[in-house]
Amino acid sequence: MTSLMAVGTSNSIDGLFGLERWDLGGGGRSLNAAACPLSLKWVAGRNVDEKACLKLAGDETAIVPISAAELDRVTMNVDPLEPRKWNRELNFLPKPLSALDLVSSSQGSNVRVAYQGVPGAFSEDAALKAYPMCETVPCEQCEVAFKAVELWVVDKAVLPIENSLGGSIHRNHDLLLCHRLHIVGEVQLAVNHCLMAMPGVRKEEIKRVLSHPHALAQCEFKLAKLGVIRQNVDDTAGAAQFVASNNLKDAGAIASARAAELYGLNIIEENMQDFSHNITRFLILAREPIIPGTDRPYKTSVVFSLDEGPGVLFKALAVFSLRDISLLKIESRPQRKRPLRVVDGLNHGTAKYFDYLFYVDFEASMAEPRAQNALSHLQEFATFLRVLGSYPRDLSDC
Ligand SMILES: O=C(O)C(=O)C[C@]1(C(=O)O)C=C[C@@H](O)C=C1
Repeated sequence: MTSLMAVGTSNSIDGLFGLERWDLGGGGRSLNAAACPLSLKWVAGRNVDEKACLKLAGDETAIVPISAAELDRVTMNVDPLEPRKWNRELNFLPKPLSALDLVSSSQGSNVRVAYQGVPGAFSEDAALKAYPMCETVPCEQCEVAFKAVELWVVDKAVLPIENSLGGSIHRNHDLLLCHRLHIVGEVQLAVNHCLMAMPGVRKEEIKRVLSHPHALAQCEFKLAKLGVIRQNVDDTAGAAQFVASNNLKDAGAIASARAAELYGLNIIEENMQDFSHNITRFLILAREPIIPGTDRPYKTSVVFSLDEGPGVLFKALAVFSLRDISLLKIESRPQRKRPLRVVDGLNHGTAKYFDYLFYVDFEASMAEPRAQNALSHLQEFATFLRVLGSYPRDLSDC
């Protein structure tokens, strides 16, 4: 009989916290996740650290690297109800936390953060601003980043929500509602768009410019002046990567200076955006909400819909002003699944109105009674209300 133990990258046990059982399949018994030193990295079978290994105990003892395929074949022969016995028998004892662990953990040293794009994207910069020591995980689409958090492949996702030049990013507002993640923080990032091209290529030779549609829109004036064709791609760094990997001599990319360096492009012009002070605000999303405090300025984001009637939106917003709560942002989005509301008018027959969802950010923490009272009051008019998150405001310099 063979027993198995995982050793090595055991630093994200917190990532498994809350999961009762982790069944490794293969007909084996499930293992109590809270007691199991497997890292999420390991369990997901992605980017497996070379140090991670399986120790085969019993008749034979060998150290072998873990592969994703092996995860499927693993048979656990451990009594899930007796983690202490398991630790003792298999010679694994958890290492006590040191003060150093706490410092590095506050910088996100064992946090995996998903973002949309490839390395060098502004969203990756935002993730690194929030968690300077985190491991960033590129995702093809924003939707994938949401799912990666839901499926425990990563701990958090960072997604753009609005830009000072382009306004709200509607797609990500909609995604917030399609998924059940919580906003646990925000990051404001100064976005400096650079025009870049292959080494040796001159500005006059550039006939087309590739970038994320938001980035192209933020550089509208200068690109119009250049008279180039604009080509949309999934992200700014992806544009730089595409120009470099295809050795394009007639194309440029709009991306960050970091992307130019990563993909070996020359920066032709910096500050391509229409106004030099260009800020994008990103949300940090997680599976669990944070416990809001009152120790620093907090913001709460909610989304609601309202019944029809005279002045309902006015009444809904008054619940905040009545309690001296400042509104920071309001955004309305049509109800995508049920766009029109049919209302019986007394004198004019039936009318069909657009029906909206209202996304509101207000300046208070859910730990404050005035915020709780405002939302109970709002519930009197709302047909639907969801708190998306209550989190510290980003007041840092951009
Ligand atoms: O393409 C990128 O680099 C991104 O991170 C996306 C994105 C966005 O969607 O708004 C982020 C910041 C800038 O506003 C431009 C693009």
